[in-house]
Amino acid sequence: MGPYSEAVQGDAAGTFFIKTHGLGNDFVLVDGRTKVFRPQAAYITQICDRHRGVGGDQLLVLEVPQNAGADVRMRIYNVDGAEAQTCFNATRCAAFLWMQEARKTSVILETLGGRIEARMADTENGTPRVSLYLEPAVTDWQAIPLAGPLKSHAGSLNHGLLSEPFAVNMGNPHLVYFVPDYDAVDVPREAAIVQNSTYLPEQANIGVAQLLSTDENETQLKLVVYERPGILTQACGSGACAAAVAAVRSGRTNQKNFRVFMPGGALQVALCADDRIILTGDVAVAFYGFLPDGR
Ligand SMILES: N[C@H](CCC[C@H](N)C(=O)O)C(=O)O
Repeated sequence: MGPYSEAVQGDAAGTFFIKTHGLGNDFVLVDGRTKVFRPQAAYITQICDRHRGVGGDQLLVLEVPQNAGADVRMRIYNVDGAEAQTCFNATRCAAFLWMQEARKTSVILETLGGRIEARMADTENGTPRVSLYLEPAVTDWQAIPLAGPLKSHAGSLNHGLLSEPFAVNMGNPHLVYFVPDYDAVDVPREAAIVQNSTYLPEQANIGVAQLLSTDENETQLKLVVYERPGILTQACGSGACAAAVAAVRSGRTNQKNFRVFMPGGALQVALCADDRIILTGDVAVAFYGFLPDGR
């Protein structure tokens, strides 16, 4: 698509992909708008495998939108082949590629988790940045979904240093655990146990967060997210929004502007007066190439 596929046309064969990332949360993107691309779960796992495939946290497939008013549809496949409702870093990356191709500065993307508006944001240090304009977070236990109210069963989601989570649905389910010392937590080990709790009928993305500072300018959080289906990622856009919402609703801050530091870099989250959320951060293209056909 856009400048990338034009650069490699010729006698190359196979399915063209673009490897793109938001702060190291990385994706293999295939354009399925003209030629339908519906890969089997095993093939998705192989594409995302960092040793046997391209490598990525998810596979993204662009499609023609199903509803009027959207510019493009994006399917998001987790590494086990299951379709995720949403992924904000993936949405920022796909939005960037679509806007480059269409020579526009805004786009409406359709995902399983709903419609999302994206716009080009001001550039910092020459790196392109994309903002998403998001619907308010949902926190009812039925919508997360949890198997029951959090208060009555919080103990079943406590493990080791992870206790008293805040549950947020951003289009996909998140649990956010605030801890006093993020470095003291063995995140993959402890998060895997809560992620597989029977109290989470659809599992959840597990965020471990630490409040770094809060003043009149912004609140700073440190965050790492152990995503479904059991991968620790460099960054997570929906997790950053969930952590900001959890920080306010749990009384840790009243500040609405956040900078969320994750292993791959920082995202900015702004909580608006009407509860809508603006998420902003870098996007990048790493490389592009062809998947062998015949799967
Ligand atoms: N990294 C993504 C979230 C992916 C969530 C996915 N793993 C799920 O099962 O919901 C983000 O930037 O929002």
